[in-house]
Amino acid sequence: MTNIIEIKHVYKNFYTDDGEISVLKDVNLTLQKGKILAILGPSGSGKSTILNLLTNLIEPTSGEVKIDGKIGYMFQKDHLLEWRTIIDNITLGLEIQHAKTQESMQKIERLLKMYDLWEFRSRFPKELSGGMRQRVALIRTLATNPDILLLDEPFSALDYQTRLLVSDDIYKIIKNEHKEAVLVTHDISEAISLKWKHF
Ligand SMILES: Nc1ncnc2c1ncn2[C@@H]1O[C@H](COP(=O)(O)OP(=O)(O)OP(=O)(O)O)[C@@H](O)[C@H]1O
Repeated sequence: MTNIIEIKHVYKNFYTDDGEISVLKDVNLTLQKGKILAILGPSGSGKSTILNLLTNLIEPTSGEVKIDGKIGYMFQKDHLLEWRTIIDNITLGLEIQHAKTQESMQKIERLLKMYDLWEFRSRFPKELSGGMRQRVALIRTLATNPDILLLDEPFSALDYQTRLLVSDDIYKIIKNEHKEAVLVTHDISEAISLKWKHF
């Protein structure tokens, strides 16, 4: 199996006014092609530090971080702009990257139709349910053609019932679109929700 993410013997120390703190100690993990990886840990255990290493925002103190592909993010909050329509929210990233092409618009049309959002394309975020908003946020990320999705507690803002439905939808979309994902969470139910989904 090909590894598209490899973290090998990674240590990360931070230097503060109170001295040096060791946050990651000999962390090893791999993400194989076609898989979703869940990283579970309590607040302060270093999850964001791992995400920051994966996005190259910071360097490890020692060890190796290898990523084979382009990263896209999905956050706890959907960060949709309330004054832009659904389609205009989705194309925002492409506009910023000057990558709004006929091909990218066709892709967005396919995604919106496939995931039951096409009729809502001219609506505003406040008219959509929490689950629909999360699907829009994922399509906005997918529109920029990432290979690997980083999901940072993507469902924790949703109530339990909605979370079950939405997490199901989101994982199905990730699998259908042949993406890999790293899910970071402090919520054990969010992490184990992956275990009982049989893709
Ligand atoms: N730039 C930094 N300088 C100093 N200390 C830092 C820095 N970044 C993180 N830390 C410390 O490293 C530890 C781990 O932080 P991190 O944000 O990675 O944890 P986390 O598991 O993501 O927590 P949370 O779920 O609360 O976001 C914390 O003690 C934090 O204070």
